[in-house]
Amino acid sequence: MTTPPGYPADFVPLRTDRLTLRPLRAEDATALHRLVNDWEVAKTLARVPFPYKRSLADEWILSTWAQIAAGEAWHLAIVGEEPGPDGPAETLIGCVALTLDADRRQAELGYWVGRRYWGHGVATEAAGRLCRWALAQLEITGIHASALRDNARSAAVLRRLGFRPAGEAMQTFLSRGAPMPVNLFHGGREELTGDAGPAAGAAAAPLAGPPLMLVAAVALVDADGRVLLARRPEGKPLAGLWEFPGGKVKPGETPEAALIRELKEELDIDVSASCLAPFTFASHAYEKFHLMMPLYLCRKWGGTVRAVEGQALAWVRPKQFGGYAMPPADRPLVAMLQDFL
Ligand SMILES: Nc1nc2c([nH]c(=O)n2[C@H]2C[C@H](O)[C@@H](COP(=O)(O)OP(=O)(O)OP(=O)(O)O)O2)c(=O)[nH]1
Repeated sequence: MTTPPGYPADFVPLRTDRLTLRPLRAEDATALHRLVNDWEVAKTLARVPFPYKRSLADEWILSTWAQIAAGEAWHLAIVGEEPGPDGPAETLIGCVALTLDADRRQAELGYWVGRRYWGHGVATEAAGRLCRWALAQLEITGIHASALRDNARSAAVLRRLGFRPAGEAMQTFLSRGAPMPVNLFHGGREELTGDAGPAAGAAAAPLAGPPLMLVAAVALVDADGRVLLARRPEGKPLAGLWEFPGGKVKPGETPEAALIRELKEELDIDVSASCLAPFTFASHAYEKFHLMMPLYLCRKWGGTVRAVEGQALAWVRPKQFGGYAMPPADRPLVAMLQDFL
């Protein structure tokens, strides 16, 4: 494909088992027009007039590129593959979008799927992928959405994704030419990414209460007194939050051995047990497990820190921890490090 000026070629498409979510292309306009200029689709969308003129599709596609470039909204084509005369061919199925609120702490989710693709779980698969990506990559804490009061199909999609009802409102629908009653929905990080568990690697469940999970973590401190934080990647619980490097202690491992292994695997550095000074610990009740996390201090290691798994890393002065959203278990640790360092 040739990329015309303004096309957000840097955006790496998001993939699911069946779908690809990528910026819209100019050549999508014909299919987009055909799918949206359908009363059954248009009547559920607040910002789409009906009938939907062909020229609007071109204009709208161009406007989505500028919004992605500005980091304000991600309107993505949902594409799949269908058998064609020359083998499988890419087909536009619908669109999914996230638009940041003015304060950039929340985003609004929207989506539509062409009528002939209804009933296959496309909206759930595409919107779930985009929500999880956004919670891991953007500094947002939650996502909201709305569905027409009589659009049970859309409400079911939102519920399946973990959204919870958040009231009712009237919203203007261009296609209807009038304000319509909508149900509002909201999802936070935990609801939408299942971040409170499951506790893979957790110890066997005791008779009562959630299982205990032992995780070893370290504050690596450099010569300037800065501490290394790593951003939890998409797909992991608590994605997008900044944490101390470390990981679960495997059966038969000591916390020190687990840390030495994790630091090699994740950061490609060599640490010896004698350089891991026990500092404090976190004991925190997550919904599905209880976290027990010794935190060590380490000022000496071999090699140069490198993000082996592509995770974002930051060397942060303790005073500046406030600028990095961290898991709830880490809050008391942060205060202690600030006092100590
Ligand atoms: N490493 C680390 N984990 C933390 C911190 N705070 C906090 O709540 N946790 C929680 C998040 C996870 O539920 C758990 C660590 O599990 P993990 O999934 O990252 O462990 P791992 O690296 O062994 O991962 P995996 O191989 O199982 O994917 O501890 C922290 O500061 N550092």
